[in-house]
Amino acid sequence: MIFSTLDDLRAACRDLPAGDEAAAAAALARQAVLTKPPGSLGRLEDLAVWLARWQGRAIPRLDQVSIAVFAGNHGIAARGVSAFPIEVTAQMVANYAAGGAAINRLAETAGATLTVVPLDLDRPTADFTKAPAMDEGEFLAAVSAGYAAVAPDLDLFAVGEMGIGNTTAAAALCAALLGGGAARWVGRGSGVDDHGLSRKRDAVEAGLARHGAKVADPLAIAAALGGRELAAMMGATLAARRHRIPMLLDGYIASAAVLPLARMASDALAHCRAAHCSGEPGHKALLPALGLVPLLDIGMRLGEGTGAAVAMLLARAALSCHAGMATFSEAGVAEKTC
Ligand SMILES: Cc1cc2ncn([C@H]3O[C@H](COP(=O)(O)O)[C@@H](O)[C@H]3O)c2cc1C
Ligand SMILES: O=C(O)c1cccnc1
Repeated sequence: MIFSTLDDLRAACRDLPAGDEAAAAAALARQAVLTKPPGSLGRLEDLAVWLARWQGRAIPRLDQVSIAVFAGNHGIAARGVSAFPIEVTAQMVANYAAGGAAINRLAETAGATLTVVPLDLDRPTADFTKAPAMDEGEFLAAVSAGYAAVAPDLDLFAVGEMGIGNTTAAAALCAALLGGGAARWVGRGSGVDDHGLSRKRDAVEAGLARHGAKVADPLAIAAALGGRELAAMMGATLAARRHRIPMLLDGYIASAAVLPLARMASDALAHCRAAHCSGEPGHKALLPALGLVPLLDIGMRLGEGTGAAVAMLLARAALSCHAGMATFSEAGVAEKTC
């Protein structure tokens, strides 16, 4: 879908399709008769039922699993908010093509296809302390690119990102939409020192001072403080919801990217599970605001969709039990008596 106007995008956020409650109920009923004490597989049981609900299959499948990584460059990076130079974004895109990045290895391990979408890397967004990061046309083009990257028939999907400076954009979005000031949302990202950290806080405060008045309009805030890869992740998440594809959210940046979407429609993330809680401290505060409980908390703080790829292994474990275990009657095992 191509969004030509903000109103087109707003319209796509309305009347979102619900999950398939009959498939979810059938999956839940199956979980109750598999040869284990009820609930003993913990969140693996929830994962199986969630896959069933959004795939519309009592016994879901994980044949078409996909990760889309969006890459964008940020004008704010010129303010010394990252430990790495802006050239690293394009260099990492080349690394993805060569197969040498963490996400290449983890996507392969998870049995997921990897698509990388670079978004105008030679045209960084504007420095948000001086102007909106993107004008309306740039923002809508990025959201549309994200939407278009999602095939409608996937069994499981995740987004990831690459963009030097994007933890600053993520922190600014969170601070604008959730409050609490820069200190609550700014962390070290890819590893800035104390001076970098204070430049990062200053940048976020300056962005809030310049654009904070737009806070009533989540899309205006996303355009003013976000980035192309964040806008694309939002578009892809909306597409997954409209196609009823279950989706795993990656780390801090992916989660911040969908915050404006959650503001547009309170149940917009119903098809999502949070793959993990990032080591970036703002993520711990952001996930409850999105109504999400992370599956993993193992100190990952890379982005690229890597946390989501690891959580896909949990989804595969959940499905293996759900589809392959014997029931009490099949195995001749006596059921619970009290
Ligand atoms: C080599 C390298 C690979 C990465 N892969 C993901 N990120 C992560 O770090 C960046 C955000 O951190 P900051 O806001 O501090 O720039 C993003 O590109 C994110 O995906 C990387 C960063 C680097 C340096
Ligand atoms: O949580 C993330 O996604 C993250 C954290 C730090 C740096 N890059 C990504």
